[in-house]
Amino acid sequence: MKFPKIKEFHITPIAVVDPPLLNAAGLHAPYALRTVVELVTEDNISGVSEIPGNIDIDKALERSKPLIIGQDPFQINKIRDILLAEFGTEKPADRGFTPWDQRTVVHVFSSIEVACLDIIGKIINRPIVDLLGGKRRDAVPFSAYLFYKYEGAGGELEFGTDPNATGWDAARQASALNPAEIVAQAKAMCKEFGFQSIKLKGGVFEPRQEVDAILALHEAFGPNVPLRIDPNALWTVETSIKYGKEMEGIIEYLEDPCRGQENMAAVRKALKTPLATNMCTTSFGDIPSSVQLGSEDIILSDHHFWGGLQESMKLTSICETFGRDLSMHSNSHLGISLAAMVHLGAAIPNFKYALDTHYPWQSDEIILGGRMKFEDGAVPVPSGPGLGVELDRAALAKLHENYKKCGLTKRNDEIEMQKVQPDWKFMATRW
Ligand SMILES: O=C([O-])C(=O)C[C@H](O)[C@@H](O)C(=O)[O-]
Ligand SMILES: [Mg+2]
Repeated sequence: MKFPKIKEFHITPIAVVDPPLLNAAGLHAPYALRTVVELVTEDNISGVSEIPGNIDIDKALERSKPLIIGQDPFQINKIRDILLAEFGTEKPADRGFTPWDQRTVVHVFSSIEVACLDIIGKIINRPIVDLLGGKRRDAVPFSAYLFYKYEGAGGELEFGTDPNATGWDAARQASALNPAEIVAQAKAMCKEFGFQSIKLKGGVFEPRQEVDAILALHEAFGPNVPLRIDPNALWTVETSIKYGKEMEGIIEYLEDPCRGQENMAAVRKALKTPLATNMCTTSFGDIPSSVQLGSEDIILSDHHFWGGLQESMKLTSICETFGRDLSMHSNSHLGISLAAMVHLGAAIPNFKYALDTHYPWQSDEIILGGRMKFEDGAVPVPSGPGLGVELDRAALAKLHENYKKCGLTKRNDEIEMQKVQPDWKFMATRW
């Protein structure tokens, strides 16, 4: 029997409007970069994926093109071995100090694997979740993801706003620089999307102000709305323990208060609150020391960083074995990534914590039918074959034009911040 091979491999970098959000590494640029990968088989079945945009990743994708064209999309193990032979395994430390992961090859794996799974799903007429062992839930809950931010809509408007915007569209453009504005942002976001838990991206202001914002959220939403805060490793061990104790009983978990597995383990011993990470245990190579040290309770996986959806399922088994919970990290993204996250979220066992998503911060979309819908804070698992979403080629072309016009080629929040505060410098530990 002859199986159709991959005959085309398309790499399209895009730039997506992103508001001026603040984080430990600085400020988001007016556009967030993504790369859309499309594989097409000899019988014209197309599979897509979306990953963080970065010119180095795009170059690695270009390098993998001749290796992937001619392969059978069902043979994902073989494809992985070919890519490993070409690129080698990256070291855990290659992720770098920024909140986001700076590795390249994991992104290449992830983009090709998700596109292959999309193709396989379309060939056998089943959703991707069925290729991950099947659905454990019909809809996947997400958490509100709050950001300190400057006023502004991002994109061409940058720090300007659209005077005709209403509801969440207006709130997305408003400034959030103190506890009262954070509470207002949370109310608008939860009203629009129905989220039932809330995360605050910290590491922006000194800890006292950020913990006050958590206390204000607790006051405004009451004890039944779980809260989290993520200073992206900018706190010392002492600061993490001091404020961790103050938030005990108020937050459901504390995310990456400090840097490195040893420091996280020291904080974990001192607190009753669970610790979560997408910074200290971020690859399979980090698992042995995570287990030995006891650095976290919850691993915030991200299929873009863990090498794809099947690799993420492998991580769920490791988590089960070693008593870790698993939830999900995110970055600015569109519907192809969201669909992949939902298929994975529907398959994972012991779903205890609503997943992160930046989706409310984006207004662009590249899938037909427009923005994906949330029901009571959850996204129903797409039922169509593969990812269950189709590429909107006109929208893709428009966002590719944005990419060419905006001049950005990789994320650098420090440079963006220095445009506003010239003396500002990224620090691995600040408070
Ligand atoms: O949980 C996290 O660390 C993130 O979501 C990382 C992101 O890069 C976030 O800091 C952002 O979008 O600014
Ligand atoms: Mg985090």
